[in-house]
Amino acid sequence: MSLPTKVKIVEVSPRDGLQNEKEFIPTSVKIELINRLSAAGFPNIEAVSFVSPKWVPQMADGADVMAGIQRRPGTIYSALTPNLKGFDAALAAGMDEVVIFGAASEAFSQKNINCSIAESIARFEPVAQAAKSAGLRLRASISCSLGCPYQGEVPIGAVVDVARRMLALGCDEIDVADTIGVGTAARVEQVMRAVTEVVEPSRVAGHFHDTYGQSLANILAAMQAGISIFHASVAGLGGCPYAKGATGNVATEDVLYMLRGLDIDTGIDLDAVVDIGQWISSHIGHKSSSRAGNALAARKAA
Ligand SMILES: CC(C)(COP(=O)([O-])OP(=O)([O-])OC[C@H]1O[C@@H](n2cnc3c(N)ncnc32)[C@H](O)[C@@H]1OP(=O)([O-])[O-])[C@@H](O)C(=O)NCCC(=O)NCCSC(=O)C[C@@](C)(O)CC(=O)[O-]
Repeated sequence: MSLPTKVKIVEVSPRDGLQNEKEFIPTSVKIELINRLSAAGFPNIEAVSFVSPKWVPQMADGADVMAGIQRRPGTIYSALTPNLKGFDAALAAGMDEVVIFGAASEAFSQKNINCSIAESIARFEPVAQAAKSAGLRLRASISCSLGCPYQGEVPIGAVVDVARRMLALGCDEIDVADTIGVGTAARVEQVMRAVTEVVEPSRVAGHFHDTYGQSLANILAAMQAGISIFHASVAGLGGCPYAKGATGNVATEDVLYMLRGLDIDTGIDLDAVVDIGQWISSHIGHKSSSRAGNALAARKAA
């Protein structure tokens, strides 16, 4: 199959990128990050999550973050909402999109959201209904679609089954997530082809962590399977508190560099993203893990 001419990048650094940072990042830094990302042209920014602050303390200031940002018209600002309590907070914060997040692995579902897959779907039902009545976009994420840190291999049928159930809840978009970055290109293509038999390809997203350095190859494989929405995080920030050892998301700078080389349009200013990657890395005190970002920044400095 030919590659898409246009790709939508969902920037997840403010949420997935920062949620695992041990030191609390000041609300003002989170706000500036989102404002800079908005200005760089991202069509969709996963900004905050409304989850239990006991489980993920770094995300406890979601309401203040949303109250402080300058919204760019046309940008979709998303929040993770595991239950109605989270949904109510998201509605009050004026989110454009809420994200329910389940897993294709029972073990991970228990660790991450403290319930079975079936219980999670039942919990998401009222959230989905509330989102639809409020006119918000609804997205679902399926963790461990390529493997689980507790259970190991995850059958493709389990991913397809959760995707089907998420679709039945009325989701506008469904993320196939490689939480621990174990997927390789052939398997990614198989999983994407299987999921797109039940969900239209234009509504499926690839969410890849780069633990094994496979993300760019996996994005290419997913594009070959008809996918044109990908999640990425500036400077490769990220990690899930319930997936020990997993590194960050694929770095946005690397994805944009690859897509530019393939002549695929994203509408995002790579140069601005390189600056954002260096700036946020200096704020959180570790070096950017984006190869393209560091190379382009070095070239600029020279
Ligand atoms: C889902 C729950 C809440 C269940 O947690 P629980 O303990 O089973 O739920 P509960 O209903 O018994 O509530 C326990 C306490 O949490 C509070 N609470 C309950 N809900 C909320 C809420 N929405 N906002 C704020 N507070 C909340 C609730 O009020 C109560 O407070 P207490 O009475 O003890 O003071 C919990 O397990 C949780 O918050 N988990 C966090 C999961 C999370 O954020 N994980 C990281 C994001 S997922 C991810 O990174 C993967 C992804 C999406 O990127 C894709 C990939 O790569 O795989």
